Amino acid sequence: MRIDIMTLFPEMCETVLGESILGRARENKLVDIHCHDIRAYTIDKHRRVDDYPYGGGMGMVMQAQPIYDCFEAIVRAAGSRPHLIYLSPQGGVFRQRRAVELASMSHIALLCGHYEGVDERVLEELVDEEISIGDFVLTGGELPALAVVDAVARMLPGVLADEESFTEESHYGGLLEYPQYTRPPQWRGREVPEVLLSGHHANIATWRRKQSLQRTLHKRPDMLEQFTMSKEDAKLMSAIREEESAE
Ligand SMILES: C[S@@+](CC[C@H](N)C(=O)[O-])C[C@H]1O[C@@H](n2cnc3c(N)ncnc32)[C@H](O)[C@@H]1O
Repeated sequence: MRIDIMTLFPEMCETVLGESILGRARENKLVDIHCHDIRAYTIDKHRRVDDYPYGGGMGMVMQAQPIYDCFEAIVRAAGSRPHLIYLSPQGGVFRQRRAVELASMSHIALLCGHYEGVDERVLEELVDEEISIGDFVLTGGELPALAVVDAVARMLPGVLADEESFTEESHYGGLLEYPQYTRPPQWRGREVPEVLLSGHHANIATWRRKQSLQRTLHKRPDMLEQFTMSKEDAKLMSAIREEESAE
């Protein structure tokens, strides 16, 4: 999969994307990520990429021309037109489901805004989708773009050591993940649940499923409204409710 990021701060993106799991995935050519400096495409003799908003008001607006030319250069270099996402607090809120869908595309590009945002005309001309990472406003689209790239890239084959590491995780299957523990078995008087030390795989799986249901019930009851329970899940859920009402 190829991912292009259009930004005024390519080094900020490169720094993050060179580290840890994504850094290794890039080295191993499991994902092909390119960070582009929008400023390199301006035709302004002072290398400006922003200007005052028409109609007045605070702040500056990113101009259409450098963004358009940067995108055209990406299309030429890749030989294909990517699905273009503008990171914006006005977009639909990003969810795991969308990360999985985007990971099935062969080429996406991300446009990071800054200042007061981007000239609307270039958005109308180019953008296929707007994505927000939550109902709050950041200074730029770089952190949201990095969050999207991370969530998408870790879904690609080979990026994580084991596919189970994401299919069991929070949100992937509609529930939150069960609690995790590592050595030592006792820490500050707190013990690892006995079942996890038993080596009994079926009991461990049932305990984990029950914990997932219980955590989701308490931390994100809204998620259960969308979740279709199997017969086994329904049994575990009634056991949870009985235990809790007896407490
Ligand atoms: C200060 S914001 C501009 C906000 C814009 N004036 C508005 O009110 O909708 C600058 C840039 O940060 C990015 N950004 C800020 N908050 C974001 C969020 N919650 N999700 C995604 N991108 C965001 C966008 O790329 C945006 O163009």
